[in-house]
Amino acid sequence: MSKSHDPWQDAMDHAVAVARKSGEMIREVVQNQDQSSLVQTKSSAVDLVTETDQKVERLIIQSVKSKFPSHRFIGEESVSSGEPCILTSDPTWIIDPIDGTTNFVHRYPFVGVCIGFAVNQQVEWGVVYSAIEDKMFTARRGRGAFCNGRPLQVSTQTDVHRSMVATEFGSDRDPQVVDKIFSSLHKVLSLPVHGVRGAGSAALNMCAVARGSVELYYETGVHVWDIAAASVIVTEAGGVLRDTTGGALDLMSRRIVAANNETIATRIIAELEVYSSERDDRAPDCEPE
Ligand SMILES: O=P([O-])([O-])O[C@@H]1[C@H](O)[C@H](O)[C@@H](O)[C@H](O)[C@H]1O
Ligand SMILES: [Mg+2]
Repeated sequence: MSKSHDPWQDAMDHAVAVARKSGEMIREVVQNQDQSSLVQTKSSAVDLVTETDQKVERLIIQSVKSKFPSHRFIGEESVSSGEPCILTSDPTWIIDPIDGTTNFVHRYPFVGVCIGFAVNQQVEWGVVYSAIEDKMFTARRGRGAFCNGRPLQVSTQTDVHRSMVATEFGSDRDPQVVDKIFSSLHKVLSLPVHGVRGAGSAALNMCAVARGSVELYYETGVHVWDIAAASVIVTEAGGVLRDTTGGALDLMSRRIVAANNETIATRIIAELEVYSSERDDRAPDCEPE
């Protein structure tokens, strides 16, 4: 199929270009400005947003609207300001302008610009640009996953005792939630596993699974924009996606396990506390149109 007859490829090429431009904006701010005084909060005192998150999302959405006027959007900052968070069967761009906003605010060097693209509720391609590291992760369904053009492959490890696991503490400080986070962590650490890490970005943890640096990443409390783009990067690198219940991943459920293979996924899932956050498509500011 020639490129001109492949509109999803045109869209993906556009996403790579606009993610790179967004990354330049982010790097400029990290190098030259102090974000710590410009931070606002969202769902909790530690759920942060900055002017740069909003600017980058506007840049992405405006550039896409001018090229693909019929496409829909789910964007982290647009949903925050009341836009719906519904995944229809229409071509939909799912955008997290800065995944790892807390890292960004603290100049901790892992922030990802995430752009996923779903049609018929299936993610067709994903782009995650690790802006400070200058690493462009890309994948298209059925066509492999890449970092800066080099193919990605998950780890072949099947022994959980030789595995590295990634997770995050998230931004929910409800004591019951914090207890569950620590209970899962305690059980996973005590298996034992080689180590537990967290990049501070759901998407970059998933890219770490895709490139074979960690065997598994799990978290409850993520949003669709944190995981949509990276989901296809994981599966195209040979990995598997699950809900923390062990069932199929539901992009709106706010629970994810991304693993190198079924063996590791099943073994770690057995240790996880299952609890729920309010679904992305049910939140009060996410009512259907
Ligand atoms: O707010 P944000 O920086 O875009 O995204 C957050 C990051 O991915 C963080 O690592 C994860 O723990 C949270 O669940 C996400 O919401
Ligand atoms: Mg995010």
